[in-house]
Amino acid sequence: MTAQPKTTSAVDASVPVLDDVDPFDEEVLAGPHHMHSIIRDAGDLVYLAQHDIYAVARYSPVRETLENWQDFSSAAGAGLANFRYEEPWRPPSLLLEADPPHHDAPRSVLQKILGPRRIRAFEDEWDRTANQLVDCLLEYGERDENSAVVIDAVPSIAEPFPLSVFPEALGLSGEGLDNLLPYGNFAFNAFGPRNRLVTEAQKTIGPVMEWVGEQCPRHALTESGLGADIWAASDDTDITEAQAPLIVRSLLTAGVDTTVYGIAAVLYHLADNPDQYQRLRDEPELIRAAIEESLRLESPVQTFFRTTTRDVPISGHVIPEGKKVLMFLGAANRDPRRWANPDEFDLGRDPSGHVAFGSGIHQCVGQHVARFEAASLLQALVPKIERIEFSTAPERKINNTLLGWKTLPLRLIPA
Ligand code: HEM
Ligand SMILES: O=C(O)c1ccc(-c2ccccn2)cc1
Repeated sequence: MTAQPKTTSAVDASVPVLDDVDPFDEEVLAGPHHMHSIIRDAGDLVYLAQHDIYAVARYSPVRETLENWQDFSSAAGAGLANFRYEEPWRPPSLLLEADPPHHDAPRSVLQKILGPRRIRAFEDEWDRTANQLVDCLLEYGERDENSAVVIDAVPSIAEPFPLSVFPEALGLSGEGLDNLLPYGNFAFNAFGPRNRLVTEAQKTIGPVMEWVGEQCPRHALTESGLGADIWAASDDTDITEAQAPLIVRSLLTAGVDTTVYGIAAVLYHLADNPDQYQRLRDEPELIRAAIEESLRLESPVQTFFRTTTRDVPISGHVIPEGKKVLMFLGAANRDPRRWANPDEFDLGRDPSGHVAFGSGIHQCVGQHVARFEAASLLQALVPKIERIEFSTAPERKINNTLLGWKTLPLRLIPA
């Protein structure tokens, strides 16, 4: 591993320098919105001196960076660590941390396997599971003096639902599934600097990483799951046998924690906007819009990086070659230059164009899984629950990349 060379090219003097903004400060991670407006107001492109990185937070430069894979590469890692100088903590993802042409085959294989048609085959089963979960809460959940069901929606809904549908769809045996959340949590922390969030988790992640590695071989997967489809693609030589387990690993990494955060985000915004929840009760066809609007407003995946492959001209500035560029998806999704009343949860708006799933060749290949899971849950919950309220204040979960809830104490008033 060669030491990272000192920056040879000086920062382009025209780029606004922000010395005191640290996106990975734990207080900022818990509430990033004020920092977002500082960076957006500073310009299309800024330089964050604390980490020697460039950053984009306005909607159009974020989209531009996401969609320009030639100048903004993923192959040096989607995190702060530059794989050209630093050993990745695990073999790089064949999708997330690859550029074309290496990215092409794994991407087209997963795109087919996770396409809406294939995922729609799980719909009835996911609807049944969602209804069972809601009925169980209504039947056995603790009631308050007004006979509302009082729950913490994170351990009661947002975590158990994805964990009960996705590993089975993937074809996991069922043993040790509780490794999936700490694994995802670590992987998303690892995109940030080596701060406390990473060093703390590193102490216990060994056995979890081992368990994940044991789920990827063909013999560990059921014959009818998505994992088997990935292995079948290696029979058809679309991908090699060596690539198949790494592509299964991608789904274990990105396929659970993200949806837990996504579902918690939807429930949070519905509790925070009782009038909008009532509208959803009257117009259930707005369920998919509610999911998209929650993704726009929350952006469970807040940030990740690219690395410049040359001196890149952008918005009248130049980013030197070999520099890390941080993309603030959450800030772009609340940019007043793109969205009217950006901080409002509004079922009446058209949320399409949000970048919660990214954009371009790396746009989330699991977005249909995420959407179907959330839709199954809401379609089960909305008809049976008259109102959702906060019972006490929710508590943020802290992660270098993900924004979400550690607790979501809710009162569910049955219909
Ligand atoms: C609410 C849930 C989710 C959110 C917000 C989300 C967000 C994202 C984003 C922003 C990217 C782009 C990363 C980049 O451009 O570097 C991405 C890529 C990816 N996501 Fe998701 N994701 C979610 C759920 C899922 C699920 C359920 C799966 C798997 C079943 C998944 C698998 C992937 C994979 C494999 C990639 C890499 C795609 C590529 O590089 O071509 N994600 N996701
Ligand atoms: O292929 C993998 O292992 C993998 C794929 C995607 C992600 C990811 C990163 C940032 C934002 C959303 N998803 C992480 C890992």
